[in-house]
Formats: sequence, structure tokens, C-alpha cells
Amino acid sequence: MKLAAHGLTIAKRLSEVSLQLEPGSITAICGPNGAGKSTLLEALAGLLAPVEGTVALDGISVQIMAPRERAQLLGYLPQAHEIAWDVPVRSLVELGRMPHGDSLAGPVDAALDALDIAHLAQRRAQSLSGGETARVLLARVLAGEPRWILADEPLAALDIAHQLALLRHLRRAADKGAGIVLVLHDLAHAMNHADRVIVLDGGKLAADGACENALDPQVIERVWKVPVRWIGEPGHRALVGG
Ligand SMILES: Nc1ncnc2c1ncn2[C@@H]1O[C@H](COP(=O)(O)OP(=O)(O)OP(=O)(O)O)[C@@H](O)[C@H]1O
Repeated sequence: MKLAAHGLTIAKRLSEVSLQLEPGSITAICGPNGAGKSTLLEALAGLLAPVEGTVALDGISVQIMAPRERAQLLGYLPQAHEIAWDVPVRSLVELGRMPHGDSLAGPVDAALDALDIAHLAQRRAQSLSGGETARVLLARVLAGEPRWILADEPLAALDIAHQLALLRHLRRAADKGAGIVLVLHDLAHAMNHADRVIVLDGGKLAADGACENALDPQVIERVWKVPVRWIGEPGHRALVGG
């Protein structure tokens, strides 16, 4: 099930972005602040109407899909990690099952385990730390077992151990056929863990391809305006100032 954007234009935010995303892989969307990353992700999730262009899942516009069907297929984690309801963590994660009309224990337990929050299941949601909140909201997305996971900065509030555990989990989901699309500021995580990187700059595609090419130091210097170089081995690279 392919997710494709065609000539996607959103006034002053995105300009003629076209791309086809493949299931079974991890795609990172990178770019400086204000480049349009969250806008692109929201549009891919069908939550933002484009001025021009289309977003389609296997040729069917995500805009015209019934919200319930769309939510079964596309799991979206927004950038703002806020929980409005002070309900127990487990109930919140169970909300991820809403598109399916059930609260099946299997996927809920799997999501709690994947995000290492099973021990928090009975805690009130608003008593959690920032990183715990982020993991709970991501667990809600995973509990819905969507075909696509679209997550805006899912690693931002997480410590390094939970970042790496989440990346391993997303890789396993991709290996089982899910399409994973992550907005990432950490270019080293993108380099080491994505199959493909899309670089946005000023609402336009600045690079799109294999990590080594899309995050070439020349691209980074052009887009982020900082001289850098990669050190370390493939899969374990670190970015340092050039
Ligand atoms: N609702 C909105 N109405 C008008 N402009 C918006 C709106 N939301 C975002 N923008 C603008 O669109 C541009 C792209 O925003 P977007 O949030 O997609 O960027 P981003 O790449 O995700 O940035 P960041 O790294 O800072 O999160 C920015 O200039 C932003 O100010």
C-alpha cells in the first residue's frame, strides 16, 4: 500500500512537493525549523487540505476516505505532546483502538510493552513526565496497528535508551510491512536508522534519496548553513562541525 503526494502545495508552507513512499521501510523527513516538515506529515495523514495537489493511498485520496478507515490505515503522532484527559494510561492507549471499534488487549499490551510503559498502565496521564507522556501517546498510535505510522519528532523527549528501543521497534514494524515516516531533527538518527531521507527547505524538496546522498555534508551545508562532516562507520555515524 503506497502513500503518494503529488504536487502538494499549501499556501506559504509547502510548494509542489511530490513523492512516493514505500511500505516496509523507514523514511525520515528532515529540514531546518519552519521548512514544512510538520505540514507535510499532517498533509500525508489527510489532516490538512492542500491548496493544490493530492495525497493518495494506493490511488485513493486520503481526503475523501472515511475518517475511520483513514485512521485504521494511517497512525499520526503530532509534534505537540499534550494529554488533555487525566485518565489512566491504559485507557488512553486503548483509545488507539477506536478506529477498530474495540479495545483488544493484545495490541494494547504490545504497545505498552514496546514503549516500556506497562508499569505506568494505572497512572493518571497528567502525572507523567514529558518523556513518559511522549511514549504513552506513541503507544496509542501503535495500539491501532496502522499500516502507516506518521510521527512528528517521536524521539525528541526520549532518553537515549528509549530512543534506540523505539527505533528498533519501528524497524521491526517496517520489516513486517508497515510504512514508517518520521520527522527527525537529529540527522545522525536519520542517517543511521532511515532507509530514505527527504530534506525540505523553505517548503520545497531539497533532497530525496538514500541517507548518504540526501544527508551529504554539501546538502547539509546548503540547507542548514553549517559546515559539518560525518565520522564513524555506516550505521553508527556521528555528525560533527566541519
Ligand atoms: N497554521 C498555520 N498557518 C500559517 N502558517 C503556518 C501554520 N503552521 C505553520 N505555519 C508556517 O508554515 C511553515 C512551515 O511550518 P512547519 O510547522 O511545517 O515547519 P517544520 O519544518 O515542522 O518546523 P519545526 O522544525 O520548527 O517544527 C512555517 O513558516 C510556519 O510558521
